Amino acid sequence: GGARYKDPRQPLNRRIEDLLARMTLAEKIGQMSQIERENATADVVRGYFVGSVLSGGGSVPAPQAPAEAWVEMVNEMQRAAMSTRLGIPMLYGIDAVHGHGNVYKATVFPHNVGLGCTRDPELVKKIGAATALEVRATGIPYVFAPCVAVCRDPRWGRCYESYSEDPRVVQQMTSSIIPGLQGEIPANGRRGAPFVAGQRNVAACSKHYVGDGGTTRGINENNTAASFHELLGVHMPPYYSAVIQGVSTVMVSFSSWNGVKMHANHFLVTDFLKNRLRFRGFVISDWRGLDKMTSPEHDDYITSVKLGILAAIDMVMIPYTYTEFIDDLTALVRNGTIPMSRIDDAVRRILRVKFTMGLFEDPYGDPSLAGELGKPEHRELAREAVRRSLVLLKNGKPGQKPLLPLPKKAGRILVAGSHADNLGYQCGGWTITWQGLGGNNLTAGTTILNGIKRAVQDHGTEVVYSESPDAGFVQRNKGRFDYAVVVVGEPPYAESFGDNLNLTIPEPGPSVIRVVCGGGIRCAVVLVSGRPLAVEPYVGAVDALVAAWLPGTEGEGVSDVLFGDYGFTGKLARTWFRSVEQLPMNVGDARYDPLFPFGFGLGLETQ
Ligand SMILES: OC[C@@H]1[C@@H](O)[C@H](O)[C@@H](O)c2nc(-c3ccccc3)cn21
Repeated sequence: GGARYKDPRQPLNRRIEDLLARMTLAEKIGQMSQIERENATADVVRGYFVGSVLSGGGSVPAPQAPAEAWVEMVNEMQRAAMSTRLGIPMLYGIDAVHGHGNVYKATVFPHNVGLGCTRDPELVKKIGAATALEVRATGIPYVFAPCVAVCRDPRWGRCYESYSEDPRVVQQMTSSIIPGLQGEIPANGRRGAPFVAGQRNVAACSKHYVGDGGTTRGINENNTAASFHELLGVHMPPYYSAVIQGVSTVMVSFSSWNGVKMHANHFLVTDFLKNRLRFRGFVISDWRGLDKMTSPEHDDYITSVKLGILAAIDMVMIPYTYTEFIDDLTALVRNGTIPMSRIDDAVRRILRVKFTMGLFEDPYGDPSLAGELGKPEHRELAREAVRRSLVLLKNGKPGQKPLLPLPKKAGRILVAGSHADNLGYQCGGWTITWQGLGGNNLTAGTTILNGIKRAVQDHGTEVVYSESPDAGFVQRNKGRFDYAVVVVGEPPYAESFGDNLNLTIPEPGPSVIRVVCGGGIRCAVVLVSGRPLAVEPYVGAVDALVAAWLPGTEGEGVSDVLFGDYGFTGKLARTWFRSVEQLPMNVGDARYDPLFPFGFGLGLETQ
């Protein structure tokens, strides 16, 4: 029969060693190369023995491509990989960070900032499982998720990708989402080794190692100044959890620790993660992480390749200059700068993941899973997650009865604000495109406004929607509205585009709050944002204030709770500052004077 490595009954290490022994240097370096799908033709995948392909944010086979088109694209690349001499399957990866956000009509779950407020690990595990099914529906077996950053400063553009400022909350969610995505390690199974249960699960990637959420003033990709003790106490704990849960891969951070780029950090990647924590999966770079080691970028690429590979990155998200990467790494091995033992360690780790997840046995996407994409059960789960993520910050002015839960039976109500009827805004970044979009045509979902309309539709209540009502309108009509719901917040953003030093509510939000809430109509303000914003100036004027974070496609989860079908159970997983001058300010700090403290969240009197 065929070669030993092709026999799934052989012990894992026998398969790895048998295959490794057969591989040429070109085939080994090919396995370490991840390229972007735009340049992944069959000839390139085959000719360079490419081991992995990715979709960058928003990189899709076609606009609004259905699941079938994704499966066909992935399978075409896979056929090329399987046609190589040794037939090593390629691994396709994508950022499914709040559901399969790149894919049209996928279920978009709340971003991590909201999930942290649920404090519900079982819910998060189910979200992982549902996400895995929707990713597999497109023929993809690997996701660059979860982000396990411990965001310590909301000025960071990626703070919404972090479950919490508290490492224990991040650990709790990490320990749930990973078995959700990858499947649970059996009771008698080996913990701490890469694990993927089967073809309805995906390989996961805990990112970005390490300290990505601790940079100075939250400046993305910048420096995290911290003692080793602080790094271990604040930013490292989620990686203990991730390794124990059998995470298959770890992505290195663009950021630096005390001035040393993480992509060149041998002590943290090799000595600590691989040797101390005994991580046995593979370490992957971030996008052009080697190029970005220098300033200017790509300044001395071969040296960056040397430093990155020796630090012990195993797979490089190149993603375009693959010939240069392959040539440079080949030269570095040939001239003895990089020992073959380092290459073999990288390839062993990559093969361990591919064998463990059954990629050799099942290299192709399963078209029968297409129905999993955006299916009702997943949307119901997402709707429940939205409900559980909402945090009630204020309900009723002093001496007045609470405004929430809103009565469904009311003569006429006003819904206002930029985020009331905007599916793209409520999804945030990493949705359909890298940066996210505005409007209601980007994918399938329900806006907060439509959720409100559905909630009151059988109660004879008239809903008047005005995105930005002017003072005159309010004055002329103030006696005619029983109450108003004002939905405002941040537009979508991703990565450095979200870095923000003032954290004010972007206009026209404040104006709409002033005009409506200051105009004599009782108002509930719903804030759609990736993080706490400066709200102190408005709190007094509003009757109720709800943090909705970035809820995703299932906007009915917001109206479910506004109208009391469900109670408010969310608890802040991030300190809500009074002013940005206080930042960074986290639970446990000596100086702690928040507007709303970590763990805060009101319930409904009627709960
Ligand atoms: O999408 C792949 C990875 C993702 O997993 C990482 O979390 C994230 O840091 C990231 N930034 C880019 C990226 C950044 C700038 C331009 C183009 C792409 C690509 N990626």
